[in-house]
Amino acid sequence: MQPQEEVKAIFKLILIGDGGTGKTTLVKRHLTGEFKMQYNATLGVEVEQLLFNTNRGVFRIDVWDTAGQERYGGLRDGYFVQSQCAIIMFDVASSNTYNNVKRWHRDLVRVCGNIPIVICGNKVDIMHKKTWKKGVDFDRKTNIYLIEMSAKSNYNVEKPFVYLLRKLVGDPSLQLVQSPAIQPPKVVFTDEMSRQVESLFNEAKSKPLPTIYDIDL
Ligand SMILES: Nc1nc2c(ncn2[C@@H]2O[C@H](COP(=O)(O)OP(=O)(O)OP(=O)(O)O)[C@@H](O)[C@H]2O)c(=O)[nH]1
Repeated sequence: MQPQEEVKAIFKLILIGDGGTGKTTLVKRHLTGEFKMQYNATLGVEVEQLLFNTNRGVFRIDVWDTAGQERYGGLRDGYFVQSQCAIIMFDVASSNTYNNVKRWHRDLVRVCGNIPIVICGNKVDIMHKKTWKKGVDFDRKTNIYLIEMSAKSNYNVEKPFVYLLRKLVGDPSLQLVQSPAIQPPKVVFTDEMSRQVESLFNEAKSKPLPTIYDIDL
């Protein structure tokens, strides 16, 4: 996957969520090869260009990642404008970061309307049942896709991008034909951990939704 002319389409992805949830770690998992990271000082964001080689051709996703903007509310609308898809990230070990998901979602939708969105519960290498359950409820109530991941151990790091590409290209059977170059994991995520995460996720999904939602969109 070398020359840029092979790229069939370029999409803008906005990556949002509370500080410290692992947004930059996710982007940096991808070794972007010849593509240089850009820094947009005006908006205070880093834009990383990621390439995905799929059965529908090569697509580039320009990921707009906040550059150290810790506090919610610091983002300008300019950051959101013309985003075609989004990832909202929270930390499964931190309820606060989950509680702010709906605010990030609200701000995103206000500017971008109905674009494909994935919510990523990151750091599943650290288990946290309560936050997990809330995330699954959000997923079932809104139909916004929830992905459990661990950016640090490379668990499910491609999944959000593949999901979004399927939506953007309009092909549910789109898949990667070549794995992007990914950094080696920083923590080891064993098969046993993966089974535990999936069982936790399925357990939460199979439970009935609460009558009164604490999620107000
Ligand atoms: N255990 C664990 N730690 C992670 C994971 N992903 C990121 N981290 C750690 O979480 C911390 C914050 O990660 P960042 O990627 O800087 O978070 P961010 O969302 O970009 O933060 P801001 O730039 O402040 O918005 C770092 O110490 C990471 O090493 C993960 O999957 N598991």
